[in-house]
Amino acid sequence: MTAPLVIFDLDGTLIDTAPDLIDSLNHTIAAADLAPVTFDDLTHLVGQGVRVMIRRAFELKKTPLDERTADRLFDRFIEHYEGHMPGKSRPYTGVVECLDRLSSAGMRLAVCTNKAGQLAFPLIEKLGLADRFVTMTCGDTFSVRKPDARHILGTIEKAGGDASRSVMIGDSVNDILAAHNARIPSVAVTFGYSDVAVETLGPDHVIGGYDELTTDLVEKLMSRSMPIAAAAK
Ligand SMILES: O=C(O)COP(=O)(O)O
Ligand SMILES: [Mg+2]
Repeated sequence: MTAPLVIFDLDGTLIDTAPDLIDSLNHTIAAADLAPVTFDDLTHLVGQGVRVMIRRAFELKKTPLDERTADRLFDRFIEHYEGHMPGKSRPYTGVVECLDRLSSAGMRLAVCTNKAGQLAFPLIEKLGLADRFVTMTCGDTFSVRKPDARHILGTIEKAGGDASRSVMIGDSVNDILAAHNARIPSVAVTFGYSDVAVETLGPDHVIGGYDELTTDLVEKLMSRSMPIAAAAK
């Protein structure tokens, strides 16, 4: 049987990147005289990559944004974020132990993030996590991204996994919806950047900490997913 594949979202799930996203975003929008955003604002802005985050910040501040300025500000964000990585970003409590536990049980691990590859790869590298994942796909790996099912299905294919033996762990609507669209079970974490209570997103399970992400839970969720995945074929 194919080894189980546990697919993690990055921002707000594996790594607490919010302080650096906020710093770089505020540095970026200050160039257009916009007032700084807060953590609560970020939960509405993050999830679809840097370009969308900047656009949403302008919408939040009720300020128009033309394409040329958007391009310039995108470059400004990337330069600032790349220049400070890993900054204050750290894996959430229990992440490393959890990855150890799942790997030791023969499970394979992957990352499926909407963050641009240019930022996501060096970030997990600098945090010493890169070797733990068989693959990482980013917001610009395919022509589509979460919540499109093809982002998850493409990740599973690259990892040599099987949709009926895969589980998605995430913090936002994009993750839970993408898992639903790909017909794989999902686990929502409560400590990430969702702007609504994750229970309302319809995940198969909710965890408040990584000690709750056990091999038993993964196995249980996968066994439940099989009839759905089989029916989809
Ligand atoms: O950076 C983003 O906007 C989203 O990243 P995530 O998919 O890892 O949460
Ligand atoms: Mg996330």
